[in-house]
Amino acid sequence: MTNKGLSASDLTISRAEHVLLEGAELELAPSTITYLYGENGAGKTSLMRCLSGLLQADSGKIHWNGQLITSLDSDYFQDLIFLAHALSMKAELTIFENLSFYARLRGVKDPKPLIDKATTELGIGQLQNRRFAELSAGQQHKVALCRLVIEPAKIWILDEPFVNLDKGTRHWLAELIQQFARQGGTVLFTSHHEIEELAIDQRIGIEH
Ligand SMILES: Nc1ncnc2c1ncn2[C@@H]1O[C@H](COP(=O)(O)OP(=O)(O)OP(=O)(O)O)[C@@H](O)[C@H]1O
Repeated sequence: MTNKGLSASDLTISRAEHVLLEGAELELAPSTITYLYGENGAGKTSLMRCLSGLLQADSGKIHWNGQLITSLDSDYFQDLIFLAHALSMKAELTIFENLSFYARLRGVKDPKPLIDKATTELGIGQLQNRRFAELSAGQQHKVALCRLVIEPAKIWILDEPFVNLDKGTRHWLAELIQQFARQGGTVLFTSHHEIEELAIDQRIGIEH
């Protein structure tokens, strides 16, 4: 069956009685990269959390591949990687243990070759046995990015994935995103500035 992508209709989201989005319509097709922009506090993260099924919208419907995400339960989470600001890693576990955990959740039986590949490409291969808490902020961010290489998925929702990356890593991530989209993946990402390395198919702005 052809993947129909992610869509939202008549979506209204408010936080603390402040309406962030009202009756929004959204179409994120497979093989496309969508750039979500807006000022601080506009509601980008809130929208991403709703689209990831982590935050309840006030009203509206969100469909993944033609089905309501609320009816898909864990099937949707098997297709989705949501990379949030909070990197969702266990501070006391090593890089290898954290990434193995995520890989195994997705049914990757032998994650070591993929973990080796991703960490080597990002220059943190020699730190695999270092506890996450002992890494610099940039190294921690790179560990989270490794998930994109290690876990099979069909949709990536990425909250400021390019923030504070050095030039080499920015190129690496832009190429990875383009490759994922070329292979049929759906991508939504936020950033406070345009990423010149990335060919963007759709731009969505949220206003205050
Ligand atoms: N857990 C929460 N409870 C109540 N209000 C919240 C919560 N999280 C965010 N908000 C409010 O919702 C609004 C939108 O926040 P959100 O994080 O979605 O914006 P954003 O566009 O991602 O901002 P930034 O660019 O600064 O990350 C803000 O006014 C914020 O104060």
